[in-house]
Amino acid sequence: MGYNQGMDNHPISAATPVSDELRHWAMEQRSRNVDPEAMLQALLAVGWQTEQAQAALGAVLDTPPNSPAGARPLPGPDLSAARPALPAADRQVQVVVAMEYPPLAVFSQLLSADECTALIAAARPRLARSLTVETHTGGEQVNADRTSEGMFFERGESDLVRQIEGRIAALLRWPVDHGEGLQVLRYGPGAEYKPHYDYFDPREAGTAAMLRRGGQRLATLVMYLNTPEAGGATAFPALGLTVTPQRGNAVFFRYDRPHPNTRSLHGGAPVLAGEKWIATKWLRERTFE
Ligand SMILES: O=C(O)CCC(=O)C(=O)O
Ligand SMILES: [Fe+2]
Repeated sequence: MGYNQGMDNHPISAATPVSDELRHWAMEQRSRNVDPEAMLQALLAVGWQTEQAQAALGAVLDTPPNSPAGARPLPGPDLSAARPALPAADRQVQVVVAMEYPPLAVFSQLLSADECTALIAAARPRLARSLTVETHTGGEQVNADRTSEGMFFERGESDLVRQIEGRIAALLRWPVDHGEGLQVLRYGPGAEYKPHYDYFDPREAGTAAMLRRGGQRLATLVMYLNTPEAGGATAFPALGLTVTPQRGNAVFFRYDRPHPNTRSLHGGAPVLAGEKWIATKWLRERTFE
């Protein structure tokens, strides 16, 4: 029962008793992107008092009632009907596994072998040692936790990039202009990306500068451009989940708030043999210019 485990990190106030039934219902609604306001109306319709309903939903969703964050329905792939494949502009993408909370899905055949090869070829001459955001200033720095090499494509910079971005936008129901440019990373033998969160930490001074361009990061899509011989899985320590890199596959996960309670901690485990190539698309709250 994933949602029960997940709730371990969401202390429910003693003043707001919440039944397992309500908790399950609200988490399921949230995983379907149902707006909290619509959840509130549904509870009122079956006889709840406004104050109790707001408090119970606030406790379960762990956002204060009526807060802007709690009121914002988030986009994401439509996993509600347990379909084996989802339409994604120019192709169907297979859903291999889906998780309710955090919203997470593994897709197969998102990219063709030719597209993976072409992305690697276009990225290779532009690789540089990966930087991470310098959280104190909003600048960038070389980081020992991230021993990959990487580059960013401009959004829409080539036919290939534009086609892939259109496919991702349709699959994830996330506007193209809310996405950062694709980032390609290459990990050689031994290289890794230690567990981290992709959102900008609100406690860090540099975050305000990052948020001015496109708002928060709300979700990540990691696409595998090759199949490493050994190692290199994407690991989610808080979920006990590892996703094995397979060429053309991808893992999507969403974090509704910039908070560890989203259990979106993840990292790229060390490559043990061969190399690992990925393309990452980060999805923003607003238009990313
Ligand atoms: O290498 C991986 O599997 C994870 C990459 C990652 O965390 C990122 O690009 O933000
Ligand atoms: Fe990441």
